[in-house]
Amino acid sequence: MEKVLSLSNIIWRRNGDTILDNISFEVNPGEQWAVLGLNGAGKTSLLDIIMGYNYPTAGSASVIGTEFGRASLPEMRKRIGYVSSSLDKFHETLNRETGLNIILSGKFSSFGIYRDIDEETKKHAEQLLNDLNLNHLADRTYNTFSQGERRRILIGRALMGQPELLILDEPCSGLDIRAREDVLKIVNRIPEEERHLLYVTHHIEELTGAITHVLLIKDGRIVAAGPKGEVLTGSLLSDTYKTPVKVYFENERPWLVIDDVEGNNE
Ligand SMILES: Nc1ncnc2c1ncn2[C@@H]1O[C@H](COP(=O)(O)OP(=O)(O)OP(=O)(O)O)[C@@H](O)[C@H]1O
Repeated sequence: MEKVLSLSNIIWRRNGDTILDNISFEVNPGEQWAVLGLNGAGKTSLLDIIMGYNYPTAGSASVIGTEFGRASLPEMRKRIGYVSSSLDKFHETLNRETGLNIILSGKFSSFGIYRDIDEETKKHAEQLLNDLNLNHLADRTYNTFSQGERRRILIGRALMGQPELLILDEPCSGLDIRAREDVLKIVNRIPEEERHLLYVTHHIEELTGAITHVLLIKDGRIVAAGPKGEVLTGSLLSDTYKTPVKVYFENERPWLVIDDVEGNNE
């Protein structure tokens, strides 16, 4: 079966700085990945390579069967869903739209355009609202939604395009603990046979059961990439975060504590 993602020896340089240094990693069908790393480690730069917004200085990339340089990026992007807190800049355009219309707009990969919507498309959007427990937002406008509701409706919108790869870039940033769990419930339901997640976060406790694999990045290089249980170790995370940490699992979710090596808390 074709790889979901395959990056081979990717190098990306800007103004003499090597931002991504020899990145190779693959996502196989059925794997759901999280990406962890400090501020400035290169996570967004990597996502921009995957989306074709940045062109690698060297190396090759193939995303959902599309090899860069050979295919139409707009066509490829239609098969990828992307939700990021940087989409906040679109709030102005979204404010007067209802939840249902925002979900529907996912079909057309643009905000605010509703061409002739057939009955089947509308039913699909309503089903999605129902599956995500967002029915109460169908007829309300975006400006009345809470932060958590906004993130959930934008994830719903991305799912409307039936993406093969859904990239969630810090979807829980700025949310309180309850809103975050609501978003994570949705995230947990996303993986399906033909749908894959790439989940970027600063908080390992967001790596719920849906996530099977983890990529750790430090200073533009891969520290480790592999099954969640093998990668989420104190020593690999201490290296990635340049901070001594320990990991423990509770209800199959990982949590991080600072490893107080000097006993300063005593
Ligand atoms: N276009 C650019 N030109 C020069 N430097 C850049 C460019 N884009 C990113 N960088 C630098 O590359 C490094 C990696 O940035 P990137 O945004 O990928 O990090 P990140 O891991 O996403 O960080 P954060 O967690 O803060 O979002 C940073 O040092 C940043 O300043």
